[in-house]
Amino acid sequence: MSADVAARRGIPDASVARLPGYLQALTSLAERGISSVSSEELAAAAGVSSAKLRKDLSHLGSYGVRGVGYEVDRLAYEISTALGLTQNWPVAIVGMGNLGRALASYSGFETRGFNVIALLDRDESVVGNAVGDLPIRPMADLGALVREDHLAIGVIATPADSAQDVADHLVRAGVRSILNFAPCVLDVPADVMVRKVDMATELQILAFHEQRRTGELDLAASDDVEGVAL
Ligand SMILES: NC(=O)c1ccc[n+]([C@@H]2O[C@H](COP(=O)([O-])OP(=O)(O)OC[C@H]3O[C@@H](n4cnc5c(N)ncnc54)[C@H](O)[C@@H]3O)[C@@H](O)[C@H]2O)c1
Repeated sequence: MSADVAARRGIPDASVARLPGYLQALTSLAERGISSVSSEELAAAAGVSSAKLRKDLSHLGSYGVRGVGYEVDRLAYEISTALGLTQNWPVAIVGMGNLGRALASYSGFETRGFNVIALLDRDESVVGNAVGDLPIRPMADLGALVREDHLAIGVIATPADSAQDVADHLVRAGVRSILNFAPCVLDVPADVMVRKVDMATELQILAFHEQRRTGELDLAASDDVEGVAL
């Protein structure tokens, strides 16, 4: 799906990973009625350097106009096309516990290219309940969702010890793109793409930098103290 489209166009993975950020920045500029933007402004809005932004966009064949910059709508369309977002992708969330329900309740996916078309769980006591307008369906419905509703992306929001089983189930049903929230590594065929979201990992990276910063501050403070003593 999206990464495939980008890969076929020869866009490096690191650039693909930054495209959603550019698209988000462009969308908010468009909402504010801004029709053109310089590479410096767009780069600042997306939190990257303008050199990196220009390089990333050159992979799409977008170079902007000297002195004018980029047309906001046009660039948003080009990025959406590269990401495969000119159509909405049907998504199913598997695991309707705390996380699954929170994801299912979020209404913002649709404007960003994704329709959550189904919610699934193996627990018979929750199957039949609804989150918003969508009923929770049994896992046995996965095959029909792929065949009839063109389900493209499966989101795994089950405990880690069930995630491989769910991934196998998704793959057997014909799903080729999986977003995994469970803290585990999934074994899937080579043609299946898995992306992992792990808030704890992100927090650990922040903790590392926070610790380093605190260490530097402590060091600076002790230098000051030494300075005073001398
Ligand atoms: N990635 C993140 O940042 C992040 C943040 C919070 C939680 N998590 C992870 O999300 C997952 C879900 O957490 P939670 O608190 O919502 O759990 P939960 O226990 O509240 O819900 C899990 C749900 O998955 C269902 N389930 C279990 N095995 C299944 C299977 N084989 N097929 C279908 N459904 C199945 C259960 O019936 C239950 O409804 C956990 O792996 C947790 O570690 C990740």
